[in-house]
Amino acid sequence: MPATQTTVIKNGTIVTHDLTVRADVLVAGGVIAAIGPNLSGDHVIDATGCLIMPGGIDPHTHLEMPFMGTFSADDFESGTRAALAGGTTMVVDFALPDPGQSLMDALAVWSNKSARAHCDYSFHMAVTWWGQRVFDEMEQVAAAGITSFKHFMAYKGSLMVNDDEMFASFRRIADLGGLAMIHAENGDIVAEMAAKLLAAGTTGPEGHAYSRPAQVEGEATNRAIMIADMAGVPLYIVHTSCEESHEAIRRARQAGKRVWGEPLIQHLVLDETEYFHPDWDHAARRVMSPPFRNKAHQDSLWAGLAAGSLSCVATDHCAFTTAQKRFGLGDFTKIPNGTGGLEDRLPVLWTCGVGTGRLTPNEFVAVTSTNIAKILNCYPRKGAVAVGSDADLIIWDPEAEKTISAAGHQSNSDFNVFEGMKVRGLPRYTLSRGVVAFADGKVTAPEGHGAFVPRKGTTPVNTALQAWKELTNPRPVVRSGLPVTGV
Ligand SMILES: NC(=O)NCCC(=O)O
Ligand SMILES: [Zn+2]
Ligand SMILES: [Zn+2]
Repeated sequence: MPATQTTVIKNGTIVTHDLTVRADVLVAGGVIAAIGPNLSGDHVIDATGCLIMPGGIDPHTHLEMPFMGTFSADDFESGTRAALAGGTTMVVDFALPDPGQSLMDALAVWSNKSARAHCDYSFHMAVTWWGQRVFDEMEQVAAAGITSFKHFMAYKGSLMVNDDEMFASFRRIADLGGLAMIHAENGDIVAEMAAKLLAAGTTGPEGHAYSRPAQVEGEATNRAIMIADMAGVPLYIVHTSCEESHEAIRRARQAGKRVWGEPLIQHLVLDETEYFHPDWDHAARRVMSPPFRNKAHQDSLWAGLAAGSLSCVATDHCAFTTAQKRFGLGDFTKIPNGTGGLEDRLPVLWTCGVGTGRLTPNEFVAVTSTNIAKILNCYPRKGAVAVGSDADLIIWDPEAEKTISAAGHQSNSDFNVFEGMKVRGLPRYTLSRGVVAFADGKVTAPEGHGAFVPRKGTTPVNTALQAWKELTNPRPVVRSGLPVTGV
């Protein structure tokens, strides 16, 4: 379709994070040009029976990630194809410097990989080591539009950073007006427990779950919140999987701290019994960190999404093949950590959330798109159905059904952790900047269509937090005179 031509979406109901309204949507030049009744355009998309929602934003993916001696199986080509097929129009991936590597070099590597993307993308920068060079380069990274910095409190010996390094990094992020992010698990305890389990003969995937109980996540979450508070920086906790971590986030938010929690769709619907499956492959395919939890933890996460104490639903898409998972035969610590979900996040959340009454359609939009765009400072360009916003839209058929299977999915992985799940609610069309990117079960946006979305730092939340920290800073007591000694 020539760039000058317009498209109108007719007969649908617009659902945003805060309203539900019947109206047409006119798209011109890749953005939303008008919203209202009886609009006309060069092309018509019929949304009869459908909802028109902002495209999903996945704030947490690992495409072609070098990890645990291999690379995650989906790259930006297959990963973003999966995203569009599931109604996600933007992914945010992690640039991951090797310890000692320049941040800008890592960014160049990720920019190169992302050239194949079918949908829009942005990056977070991982802080995997600390030194003057990292401190200096963080400013350049932020100037390049990457204002969120991730720290791993786990993966001892590879990605993990210590508290003093985190504190130094958090203070730097505060000065840059950015967002600190955390993988919260106590890596020292995990490493000790894993070694003990292996020595005692627990070598299978269940050892992965035993070595990473909820307490180690809760402790690390509390620690990260304290460090962020001392540094005066907003904090985003990735893959919040348990009540202990959720409780810490809830308490921090109640105390006025700027903290957000991100459950994954996997943790919301899959539980720890998967690790006790008699088939080694079945269990190993589900190894990820943190591991799946029990029903009580799942209830806590669902409640947090409804109550607003948890803000976003992500995937942490880090897919591996069965052959890769088998690197850990005989030693669960060598099973590559990670699972996929990019294509399934929205249909599964709609089915298990909206379909059960645990979420409203508006809350669904908030946690899959709008809240994420706001926290990551790309709203309302992304995450909105509003005049001037990018026309990243899903035409969502709430009655459409399918059974999830690796046989038909877009991912390069040979399995799907949601295999056999029947979902109701699927995208009929996905639009990326006005281009029909998914229709009739096929991804139609070409490879390379995706564009980088730069994000500025210094959100209103940063500004408010800085002002409050300045006001409440410790100050010396001004005394009129000192006591005279020796009297
Ligand atoms: N989550 C996981 O197991 N793999 C991806 C890397 C990470 O986010 O920790
Ligand atoms: Zn992680
Ligand atoms: Zn991750």
